[in-house]
Amino acid sequence: MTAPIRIAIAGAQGRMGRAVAETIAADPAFTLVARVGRADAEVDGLVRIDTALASADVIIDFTTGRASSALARRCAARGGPALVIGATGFEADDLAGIAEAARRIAIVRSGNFSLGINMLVGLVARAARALPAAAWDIEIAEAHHRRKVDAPSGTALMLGDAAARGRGVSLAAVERRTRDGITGERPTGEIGFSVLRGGGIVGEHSVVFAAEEEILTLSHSARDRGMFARGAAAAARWVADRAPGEYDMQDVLGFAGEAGRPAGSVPPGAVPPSAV
Ligand SMILES: NC(=O)C1=CN([C@@H]2O[C@H](COP(=O)(O)OP(=O)(O)OC[C@H]3O[C@@H](n4cnc5c(N)ncnc54)[C@H](OP(=O)(O)O)[C@@H]3O)[C@@H](O)[C@H]2O)C=CC1
Ligand SMILES: O=C(O)C1=N[C@H](C(=O)O)C[C@H](O)C1
Repeated sequence: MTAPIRIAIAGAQGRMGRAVAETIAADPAFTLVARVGRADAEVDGLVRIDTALASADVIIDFTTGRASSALARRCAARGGPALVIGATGFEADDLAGIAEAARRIAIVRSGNFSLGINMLVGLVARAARALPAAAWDIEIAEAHHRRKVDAPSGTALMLGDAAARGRGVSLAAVERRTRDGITGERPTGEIGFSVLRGGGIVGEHSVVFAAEEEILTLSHSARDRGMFARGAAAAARWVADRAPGEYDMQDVLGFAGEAGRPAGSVPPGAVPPSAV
């Protein structure tokens, strides 16, 4: 029998931190060794980050983009533990910090750990590849609860990236994050984002392919945070003994090839979808 994987949670007092704790506690493959709060203090069953770093095989992080990047650098500086990053809302320098850290430790980062969204990523890339940009406009819409602090959502950006990849362009070159006032006509090839915030919406995402005479909509609706937590736990199991590198949920599930990523980028040992 193999020893349980030792998990620490960063952002433990948040919505996702609590959902992950429940998932980990219910699965004998894991043992929850540390919960870390924002104050980095030993109160309410929380421990300091240094204690968590010393005792865990994997840290699951649901804090903020900025805090995750700092944590990744800290893990890398001591050569571990591995990291699962679920936080969203990254600036370019946060992402650069994570990429640098992934030279020394294994990191799975995904804006969405659900099976459905990770399947949708491949479907979007495929549709974007097949439907010519000259006739088909791509728009991505997302809706979340009133407490969400970043926009567009990490998932919307993943879907935008998949659409851009399907079209063989970079998202940065074609994205339109806001429209207001006299915007002019929609440029061909643009990928637009729209955002709604309200109430307790867990997470709604749609990718609309709009032509003159028909509209194709691919959408996903999240009903409970438990499935994000189960996906993060599956990622933790997958990454625990992985070589250094930056991976995502497409790698964990073995979906990367379908999402149109370069051949050879799929590491072996994918988690079967039935495990998520
Ligand atoms: N990848 C995925 O599948 C999913 C990703 N998310 C993402 O996960 C993140 C967390 O979401 P959610 O749990 O709903 O948010 P919450 O605000 O409920 O939780 C975030 C937690 O992180 C803590 N925190 C904030 N800043 C820091 C910091 N600088 N250092 C340490 N801890 C910090 C917060 O503390 P305090 O309360 O004191 O502010 C809070 O406890 C978001 O970025 C969200 O978009 C959410 C769902 C699924
Ligand atoms: O903040 C949230 O709640 C969520 N955030 C993630 C995102 O930004 O896409 C994933 C999910 O949609 C819920």
